[in-house]
Amino acid sequence: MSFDRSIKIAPSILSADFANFGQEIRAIEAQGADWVHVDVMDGHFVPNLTFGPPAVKAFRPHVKTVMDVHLMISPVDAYIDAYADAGADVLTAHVEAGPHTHRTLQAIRGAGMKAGVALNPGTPAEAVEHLLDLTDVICVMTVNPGFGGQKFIDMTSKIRKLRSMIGDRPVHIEIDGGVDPTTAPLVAAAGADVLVAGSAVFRGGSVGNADVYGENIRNIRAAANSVL
Ligand SMILES: O=C(CO)[C@H](O)[C@H](O)COP(=O)(O)O
Repeated sequence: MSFDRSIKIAPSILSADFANFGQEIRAIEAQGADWVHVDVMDGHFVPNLTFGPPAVKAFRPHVKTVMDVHLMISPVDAYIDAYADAGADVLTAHVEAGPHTHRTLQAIRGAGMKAGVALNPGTPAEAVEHLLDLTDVICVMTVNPGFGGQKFIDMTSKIRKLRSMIGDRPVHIEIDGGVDPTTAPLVAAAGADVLVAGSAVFRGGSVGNADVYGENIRNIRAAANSVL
């Protein structure tokens, strides 16, 4: 996984057909997805439950790009090896998930994955300032985590602050929640390069009508690139 700052679209399979993950993943990649975003929720850190390591392992053979696993769980550390074994390329933990994020990020890299740290909307940029040299991806939540289809919360000043704190380090800024062709330009102009989108990619399409996914992905990417 090489580093570049071009806009990358990461469809969240939280909005896919849960009876057809393999086909859905192959369809979004064929339609231009750059990364595949997998939302892991535990019913404790967030009020919703989704997948665990066996499901993520089952997704792996279908993902040819980057499998980007976002842990909305607490605690995290006991599960890091299981997600490495499941084949995650990027493993992201929330800075709010426990007192030892520094140790968590070291363990994620130690297990051979890229390390991500996510911030809830209420968490300031400064919460990750001491973690920048251990981090490959900073995920800025633009909704309160737990559900797809929520309204975008403007975090552009936090994104700008993070981009300036990052300087020339090879760290991606990922945006998660409410990304669509209207909000994508705001976050891209502020310095984000990875755009997670669930509803705005899967809306109106299906595995039998996957051209719609392609059109949705192209529209988000073009909107983001229009301000760069
Ligand atoms: O992490 C998430 C929710 O916690 C989802 O990835 C996110 O909400 C994307 O969904 P949408 O694009 O529909 O907002």
